[in-house]
Amino acid sequence: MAPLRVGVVGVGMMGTDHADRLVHRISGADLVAVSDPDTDLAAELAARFPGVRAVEDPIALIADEHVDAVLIASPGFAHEEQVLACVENGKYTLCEKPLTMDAASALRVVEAERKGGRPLVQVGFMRRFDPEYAAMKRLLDSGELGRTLLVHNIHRNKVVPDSFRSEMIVQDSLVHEVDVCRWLFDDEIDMVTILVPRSTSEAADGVRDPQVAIFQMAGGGLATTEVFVNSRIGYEVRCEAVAERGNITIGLGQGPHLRRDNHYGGHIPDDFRDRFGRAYDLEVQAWVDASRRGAVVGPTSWDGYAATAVSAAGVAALATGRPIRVNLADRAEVLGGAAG
Ligand SMILES: NC(=O)C1=CN([C@@H]2O[C@H](COP(=O)(O)OP(=O)(O)OC[C@H]3O[C@@H](n4cnc5c(N)ncnc54)[C@H](O)[C@@H]3O)[C@@H](O)[C@H]2O)C=CC1
Ligand SMILES: O=C1[C@@H](O)[C@H](O)[C@@H](O)[C@H](O)[C@H]1O
Repeated sequence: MAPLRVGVVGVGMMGTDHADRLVHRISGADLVAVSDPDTDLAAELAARFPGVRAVEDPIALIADEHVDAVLIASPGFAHEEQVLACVENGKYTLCEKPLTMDAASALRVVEAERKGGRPLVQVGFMRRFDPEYAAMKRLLDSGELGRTLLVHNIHRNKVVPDSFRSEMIVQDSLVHEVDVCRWLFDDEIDMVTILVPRSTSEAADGVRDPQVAIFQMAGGGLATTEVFVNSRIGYEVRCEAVAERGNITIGLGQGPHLRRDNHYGGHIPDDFRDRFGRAYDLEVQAWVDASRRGAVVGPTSWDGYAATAVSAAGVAALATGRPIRVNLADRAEVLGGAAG
């Protein structure tokens, strides 16, 4: 079977990381084109790999007949136009999270894909591909532990730029736990509450960091998440699922434990590229394999839409300190009975 010819749109931190993995660690795919408004950046990246073209206009890359599939790693505000162009051109798409920045535009993507008549879009919620999360999901789904009652998450970044405002903590960071909780419970989030303690003095002026989110699942489950993006410690993501007859914890980072010079301890990664490197590899490989056989796996456009609807409720919950109900379209009505 011919390799999948992939174009990457947006080659900043994540786009470069994905381009690198496509060239070095993914089988069955050829990176053929990259696009970024920073044309020097795109040209520099293209020059690193033989056979890769830099294309100025991302929409031209998407429409290019020599590109079979597109990995979108541009900022969230650019996703709607680019994913819609992928759907219009019948291109398999892996779109980094969030699918779009608001629920209305995410719903437009879901509807366009449905009108196109076949699923094309995978959303970059890579934690579903992380071996630890996947093992947790398998164990919960096996039913051995009974029903899942509670999920507790911790999500800490070492540092974010001052431009990363309070709402972005919800839309950009907490959105991963939104997806994780929907996936682990196999249920929609019905109500969101976000409470804030006093903020760390390490955060930019006016930024509410850390935040504690509470998700009430439609079927009665409950999830808590601490998101703390200026923790200064390193990158820490942990998750504990509490079921009727046992609980599972992941993310304890129990790699090599070193004892030296009167100290003991292990390594805390700097950021997500380290902690979730394997998850990104498995995510992109699953996308390539599925695209080559004409299928879509992993988080769907519906998952991307639902996460954006929860983020919108989260932003309102953050502003008011009150529980906010998630305003979600009727799934069966939108998908018309199609899987999503
Ligand atoms: N799955 C994950 O764990 C992570 C996902 N992300 C997501 O990846 C995406 C990119 O984030 P980063 O790489 O951190 O951002 P970045 O700012 O490092 O890179 C974004 C790149 O997109 C380019 N760009 C701007 N407008 C564009 C447009 N209209 N079309 C094409 N390219 C455009 C910029 O010039 C820049 O090179 C975002 O959606 C972000 O939420 C980011 C970090 C981790
Ligand atoms: O997606 C990501 C970033 O955009 C976000 O800013 C971080 O908080 C997350 O941990 C990372 O996975």
